[in-house]
Amino acid sequence: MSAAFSFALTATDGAARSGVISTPRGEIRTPAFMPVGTAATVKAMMPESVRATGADILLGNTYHLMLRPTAERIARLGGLHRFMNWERPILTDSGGFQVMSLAELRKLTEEGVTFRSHIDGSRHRLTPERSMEIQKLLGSDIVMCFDECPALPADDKRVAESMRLSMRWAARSKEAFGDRPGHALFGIQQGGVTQELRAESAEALRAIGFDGYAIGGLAVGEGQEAMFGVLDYAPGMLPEDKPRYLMGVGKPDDIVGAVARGVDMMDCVLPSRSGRTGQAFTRRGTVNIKNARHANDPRPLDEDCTCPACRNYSRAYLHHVFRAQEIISSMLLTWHNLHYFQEIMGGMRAAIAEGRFAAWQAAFHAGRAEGDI
Ligand SMILES: Nc1nc2cc3nc(NCCc4ccc(CCO)cc4)[nH]c3cc2c(=O)[nH]1
Repeated sequence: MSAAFSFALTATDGAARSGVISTPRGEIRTPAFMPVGTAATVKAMMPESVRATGADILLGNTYHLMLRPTAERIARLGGLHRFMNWERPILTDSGGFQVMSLAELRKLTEEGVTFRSHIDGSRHRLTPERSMEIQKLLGSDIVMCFDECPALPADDKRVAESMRLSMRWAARSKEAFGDRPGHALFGIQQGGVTQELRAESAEALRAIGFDGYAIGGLAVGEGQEAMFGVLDYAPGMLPEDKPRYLMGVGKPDDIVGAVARGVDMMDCVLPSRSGRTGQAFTRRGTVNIKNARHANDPRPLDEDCTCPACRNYSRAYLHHVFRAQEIISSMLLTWHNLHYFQEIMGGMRAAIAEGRFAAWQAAFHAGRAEGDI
């Protein structure tokens, strides 16, 4: 365990990188995928099961936890790690994105955002300063700047104004964060899909100085082609010796394409949320377990998978418990999906370290069906 926060790049292969982030609560192997634990739980998973899938870090959300049970209550109970029984690193998102996507009656000003809770309609306010205070109360190891992520479609003027507001909020976040050894503050690049705005944002963040740099404003409906178009240049705009975190991504092929373009960290609700809707990700494509064709199938989801769902259960069983809405259905499909996402990350880390990423990427795409299998 290191007393401080640091990042060591251990190998590169083309634009792809592998490394290790050291924190007082443990190491994070990069490229890393972070399961999402929005309300102090990775839904349908015990923390020890999340660890068993290979996760080194998970994500929490300021927005959800400030509303319920409140950051103050979690702090009184010893902080988020103790509260949810996860003693490894936690990264918390800062709330801005979730306010814009979940809250009602939002009002955005230079100061911050006021909104009504989507849970009980109560009034709340988030500012860079309050977001930093909440993330400190939670005790998160990696704190995200409070930013604004413009909804698409947005014209260049709107994207530019929003990005510049986020850069002013990044400075206020850094000021409010203060000096906290062992804890990291990540800046978030904005600028939509416009290269000049992305460059302006990267320069603004560099001038302020952060422990890591996120690429925000993507995975908001722009589509994979436009996202990869931004990732062809955006990671390279950020400091080479700091972690680069792509927020909210994604499907397996999004993740592989992002790592190929220099991204070190990602998070997405997809593996857990789709697990609960019966969608399983496998090497050969996606399986929609509720489809009748699986009702009599004695085979596992994926013959090559070593997760508990694939070792001990048939598609027929998974089909049955999903149709019967049995709780174990969410448990097994979520576990499988998180295990598979971590298998992808482990495969890429090894391939980059051994200089064979291109071959690994080609093998990943070969034999994957487009639609459901
Ligand atoms: N602070 C901050 N946080 C973000 C979170 C994000 N999350 C996304 N995308 C998630 C998209 C997403 C939503 C739901 C599902 C489940 C299947 O439908 C999958 C992906 N983009 C994001 C951008 C930002 C951002 O700029 N700033």
